[in-house]
Amino acid sequence: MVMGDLLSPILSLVLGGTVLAALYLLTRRLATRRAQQKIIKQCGCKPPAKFPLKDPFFGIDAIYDALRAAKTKSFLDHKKGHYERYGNTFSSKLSTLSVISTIEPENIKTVLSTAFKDYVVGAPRRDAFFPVLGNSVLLADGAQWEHSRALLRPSFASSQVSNLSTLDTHVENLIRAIPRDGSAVDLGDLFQRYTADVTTDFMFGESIQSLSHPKSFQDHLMRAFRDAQTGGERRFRLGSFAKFVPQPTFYQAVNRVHTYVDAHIDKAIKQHEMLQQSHNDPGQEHGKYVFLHELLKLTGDGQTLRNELIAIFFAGRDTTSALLSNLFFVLARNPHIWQRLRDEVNQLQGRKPTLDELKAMKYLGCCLNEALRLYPVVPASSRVAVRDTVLPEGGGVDEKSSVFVPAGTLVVFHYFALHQRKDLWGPDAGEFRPERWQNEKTSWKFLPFGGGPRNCIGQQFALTEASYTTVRLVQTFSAVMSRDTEPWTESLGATCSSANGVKVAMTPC
Ligand code: HEM
Repeated sequence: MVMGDLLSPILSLVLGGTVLAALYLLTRRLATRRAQQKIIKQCGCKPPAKFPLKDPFFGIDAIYDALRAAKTKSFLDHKKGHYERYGNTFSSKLSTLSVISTIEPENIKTVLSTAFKDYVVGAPRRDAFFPVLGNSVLLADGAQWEHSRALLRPSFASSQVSNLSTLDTHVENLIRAIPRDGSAVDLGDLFQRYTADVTTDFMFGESIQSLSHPKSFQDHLMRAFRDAQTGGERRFRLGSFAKFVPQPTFYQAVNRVHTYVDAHIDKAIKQHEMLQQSHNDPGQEHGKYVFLHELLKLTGDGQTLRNELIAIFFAGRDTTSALLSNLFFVLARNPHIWQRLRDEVNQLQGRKPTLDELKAMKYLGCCLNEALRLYPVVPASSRVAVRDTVLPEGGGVDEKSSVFVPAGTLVVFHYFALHQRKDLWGPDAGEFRPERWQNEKTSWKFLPFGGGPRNCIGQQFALTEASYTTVRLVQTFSAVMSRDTEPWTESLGATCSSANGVKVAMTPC
């Protein structure tokens, strides 16, 4: 038998197989298309505005523009400008992904809440942050996320989480670090150290004391956390191109963060075992609430503990310091607001507030809300559709029709632009005016802590920390004056605060 005789049946088989596979794929594609057309017809979907990409395949021009805007610290205005030009909902591309950007409250509510099951956090965020955050609550989806959230929930539900006496130790250190002779200080830097001290104390029962030892190992550690965070954010902006870009600083930072957290976990596991043997409650050693010890009651798995602890540090530390920084940035430039705040705080007659008293301070709440509105610490978020689905608004020329969202689409919402929509907040949407909150109710147009089942689990903790810190500073200093003439400029990592810090001088009472 010659070779040609053998090849022809094999060739026929291969050809036949290829034709069958192509036919199968084509039939499936047609069935999908038919099902999609049915949804589009049933829901009256119309396409949203299209972002005018020069590269319609990968949107490289838009990625380049976004990276350039981030470099010149104008990313948030750059994005806001897109909505002003193309409408509140528009489509574009991010490397291989189709993207829908929206700042329509009803659309965001649909993604985060009503149609929660149609979306996941998905590959873009996961791929960008996985090296540092692993399968933690911030990146997991589906059953794994439910498991993570259930693991963390009891610890955040505990009343101990808002323990003001633990906070007070660190507030005293913060107050001590502020000059009393009227010389300038960067509160932004101090707030970062302060929240690092609070968060590590809360998590490990041992603070890194960066307020008292600013130049020590802790500084390198904080830099490692920051590099890991900003590196992840950059990887997100690069999308699938990230794998082609060398990132030595990011990976070194990730290693340092892991080493630090692992050391604490090993120590806590040993302590936990010893305390269990002595039949003591490991979560309440010396009456102090320690988050890691609480978690250890539910899992002893080192990898899970590492992932969740880093997630909490990432989600909780920089965010609260950014909120305080943004608030004091505006307070230092608005003496009348500071004075109103003082009038409210003075009702305590110098006493340190209780949790209930903090919650009752209406004007303080207005100031915090307004800071979170104008400078949302988490300025954007996103989800990926896991099945064909629909957004209720944004389609057609009048943006009133539903929008069809094919499975795999990345839906992005920019809270910074949402919080400054003039049609939702009035013509003074760009101004800091706490009084607007006297008649305003929180709704889906105000999302500093996200919304739906995946909203911020640490919201109460963050608001207590920010409120208590503000009250204690107002009680200690009669005036705060800006020592910086520049306007607020974004510093954008995973969170957003003032790039020039918060340079102020404070007058003691
Ligand atoms: C001012 C301070 C804070 C702000 C503005 C903030 C904002 C947010 C936002 C917008 C989300 C939702 C992200 C998304 O939709 O994907 C979120 C989630 C989360 N936050 Fe916060 N956060 C703050 C403080 C904290 C604190 C103090 C902690 C913990 C100690 C924390 C832990 C978390 C966690 C674990 C998640 C993920 C929840 C999940 O996916 O189930 N946050 N936060």
